[in-house]
Amino acid sequence: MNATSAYEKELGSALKAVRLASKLCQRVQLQLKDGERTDKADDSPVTIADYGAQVLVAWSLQRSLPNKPFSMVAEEDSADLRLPEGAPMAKRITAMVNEVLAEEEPGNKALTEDDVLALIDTGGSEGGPQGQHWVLDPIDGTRGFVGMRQYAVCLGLLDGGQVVVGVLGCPNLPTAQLRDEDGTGNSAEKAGSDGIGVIFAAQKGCGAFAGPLAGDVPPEQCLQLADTQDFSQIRFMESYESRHSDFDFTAKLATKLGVTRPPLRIDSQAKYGVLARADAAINMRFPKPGYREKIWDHAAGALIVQEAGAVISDASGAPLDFGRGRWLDLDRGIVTSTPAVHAALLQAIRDVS
Ligand SMILES: Nc1ncnc2c1ncn2[C@@H]1O[C@H](COP(=O)(O)O)[C@@H](OP(=O)(O)O)[C@H]1O
Ligand SMILES: [Mg+2]
Ligand SMILES: [Mg+2]
Ligand SMILES: [Mg+2]
Repeated sequence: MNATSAYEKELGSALKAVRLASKLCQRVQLQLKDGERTDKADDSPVTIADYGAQVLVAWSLQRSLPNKPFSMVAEEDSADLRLPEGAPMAKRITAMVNEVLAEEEPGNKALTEDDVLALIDTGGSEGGPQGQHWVLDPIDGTRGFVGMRQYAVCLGLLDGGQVVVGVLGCPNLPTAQLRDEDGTGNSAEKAGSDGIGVIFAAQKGCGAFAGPLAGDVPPEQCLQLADTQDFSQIRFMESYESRHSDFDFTAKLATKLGVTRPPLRIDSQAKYGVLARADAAINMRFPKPGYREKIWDHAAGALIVQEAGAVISDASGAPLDFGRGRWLDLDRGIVTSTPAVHAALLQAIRDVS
């Protein structure tokens, strides 16, 4: 094995796990009923698909890498499902997971509810700067998922505090470039049809790739950034959700830079994939002061954009450190762009602040 393919096996396992979990998400999104989502203590939504996807990723990774110690930093835990009022949801998750496994992985024993809860809780690792840890956001953009917009199944691998593998499954993302008028990327009802559903992947030092989410072919389209430095042509991205980022501030930055095209607002780390394939050149995120970013919201996407050649940093220009545990400690926000415009972006932040 040479240095450039050091994580080949892990990448293959991650692709398989993300594809399996994406199947469950697609199925649930088209039939989401009341009672299949709930609000967590921080007021954010979680659905049976968030939990189900976490179960399937943990199950799949453990099965394909049986001889490796398994550590995973993941968003969800089973605490609410173990409460009496969580029982119906736990039952639905178990049924849904088994339905997908029976179809996609026939010949395996059905999982019990205890198996399912235990698999969810394999995501409780603290991560950190030593050793290998998977980093999972089973559904990033749950609000987009519930709203029939974009979402992504996001899986990264940390080794020694660095992201070395990143995979994003984007079931609702068109394979063709997004146009200005595709702001919401609203194609949930077309998921799985021709031209909808993208998987992005990167291995540190080996470039970034994209391909169809359906099937099992490794993504082969090598990604390259938009190469324009002309701000009148450049498009920037931000969250679909104004509660997740300060749109007034990003509008001021855009004006300062001379960006005139409307922002592309889409949910989830699909934004990183879209930047890596040159649909847009800038991604900006400025949460409310006091909000702490989590590593699973950025790890996989950060590697994919960087392997495509982009620069990602906090608002002061410092790189993101994924080896500090479950959270990222950073200055104000996260800005990602082509190298040519990153310095101008940081200058604009200083000027407008
Ligand atoms: N007040 C807030 N400010 C910034 N980010 C927030 C937030 N509340 C939730 N988020 C994060 O924003 C993520 C979605 O990103 P985006 O805005 O790009 O779609 C959520 O991921 P989940 O959907 O996995 O919970 C959540 O972690
Ligand atoms: Mg969430
Ligand atoms: Mg998330
Ligand atoms: Mg999530």
